[in-house]
Amino acid sequence: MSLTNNFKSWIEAGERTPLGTWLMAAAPSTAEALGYIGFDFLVVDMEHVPIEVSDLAQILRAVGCTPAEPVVRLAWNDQVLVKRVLDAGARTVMLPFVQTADEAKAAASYTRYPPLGVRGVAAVHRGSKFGTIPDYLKRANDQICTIVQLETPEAIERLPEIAAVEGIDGVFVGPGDLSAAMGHIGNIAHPEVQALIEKAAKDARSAGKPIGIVGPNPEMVQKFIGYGYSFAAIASDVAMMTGRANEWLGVLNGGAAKPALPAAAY
Ligand SMILES: O=C(O)C(=O)C[C@H](O)[C@@H](O)CO
Repeated sequence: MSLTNNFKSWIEAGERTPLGTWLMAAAPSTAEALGYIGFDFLVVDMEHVPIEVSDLAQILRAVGCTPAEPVVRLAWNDQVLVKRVLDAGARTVMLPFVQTADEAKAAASYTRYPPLGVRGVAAVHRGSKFGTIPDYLKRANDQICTIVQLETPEAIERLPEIAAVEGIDGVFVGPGDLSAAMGHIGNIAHPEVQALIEKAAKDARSAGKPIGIVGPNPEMVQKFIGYGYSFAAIASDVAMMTGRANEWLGVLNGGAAKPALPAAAY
């Protein structure tokens, strides 16, 4: 059995812009359904969604039936959480709110076995396909994709040294938290926020490190790709579902213009 990590090769190759969406429904079935739609990746959110590692395993099983690659966004940059998520079978992890190069070094260390890191060792778990992947313990370090989120102006300013950390395979801008930290909560379209988002893409390109982001609608995601983002997510399962329901109810109610959901709802 191969131990492959499509996501790491996609974002390193830079041949196209992998597209994904966020999973907020905490439901294996909707994750599986979106996995068949054509997204390259699906972000399983463990920060803002009330799911535990046991729920994650079920969602990973569901997405594993589809062509999409799961990216697991943890609740925190935490050694224990990383260990448990990797043993549950995640191969691409995203650590939120990384502020410094030292925190990035810690993140890289949590995702690697010794001697490169401190990931706790067990041979038989879902990550190793229950011990059936030959030499998993020797190969896992090269296959795990570690992405850190930059979510404040200070983190964006430190992007070059964070991106330079060995073992960090990509960076990811969190526009929601970034805009809040800048005093523009809920308004990622604010010119000051957009300027920093654009700067981050340029700095990551200069650093030679893939950079990702998420946007609430196609127009904003296309703008981000135009800034130079290497991969991008659009909205979320729940936002797309409620947005379409809102639109169709408006049509059925005689075309009465229902107030559009807030642009930042994603
Ligand atoms: O700060 C952000 O924005 C993110 O980290 C992404 C959001 O938490 C998520 O809700 C996107 O759907």
